[in-house]
Amino acid sequence: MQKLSCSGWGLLDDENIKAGQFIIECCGEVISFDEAKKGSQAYESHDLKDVYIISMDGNDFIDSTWKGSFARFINHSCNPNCEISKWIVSGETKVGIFVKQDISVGMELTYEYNFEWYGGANVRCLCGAANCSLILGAKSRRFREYNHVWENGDDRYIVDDLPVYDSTYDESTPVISGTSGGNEHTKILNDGEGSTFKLEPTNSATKKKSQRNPKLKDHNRSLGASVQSNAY
Ligand SMILES: C[S@@+](CC[C@H](N)C(=O)[O-])C[C@H]1O[C@@H](n2cnc3c(N)ncnc32)[C@H](O)[C@@H]1O
Repeated sequence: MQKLSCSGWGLLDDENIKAGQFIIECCGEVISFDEAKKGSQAYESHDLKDVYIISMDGNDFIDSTWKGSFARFINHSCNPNCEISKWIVSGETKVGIFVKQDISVGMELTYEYNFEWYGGANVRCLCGAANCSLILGAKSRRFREYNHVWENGDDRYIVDDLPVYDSTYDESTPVISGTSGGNEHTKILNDGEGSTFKLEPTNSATKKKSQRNPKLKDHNRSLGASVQSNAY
């Protein structure tokens, strides 16, 4: 995992990977459309502008904002080297990231966020691809219906005004900062197996735990997505 200049944290490949290979499962809290909508609005109203809610089929969503796998650090590209896909394991539908083309060590892993939920805000895409659609999730099914464009006061990720990261939080790798101008910090609590983690706000101008959407905080869902079919 590495902090990148413009899109926050990203996931880099640490071995040569062949096209078609499975990389990682997308995990998080499985929530409904209503919960995703409320959760996204709550995150946004608390200035948490990096959103980690994936829309599976418009009805089921995986929210990896606070709990999930390292898949939640994979950034979007309009010309990605990975793809997101669903598959059935023992009757349960899972969501994973697969490599589209051979990748060598050190390359950033990316996939298209066309199925992501962005909670009401349009986020400027900084992938730099020639075919860039300029806004994350622009092709997603619910994009036009539920998203709005940030206008006045939206200084997020403007090239001249990149998010400021507090170096205090760089001293150990298990600490990441959010991208809301450096005032949202979260700490990775690894599960000991290195595959999943839990995020918790740390101090500074961080939002308190009690400020999170209580509905999302309190409901007790397990890791791993259970969704159906293969069509997003
Ligand atoms: C699933 S997270 C990816 C990890 C994130 N970069 C981080 O620092 O935690 C998705 C968020 O990353 C940012 N992001 C990912 N890809 C991006 C891109 N191509 N351009 C701008 N922001 C991007 C957006 O804020 C998005 O809501």
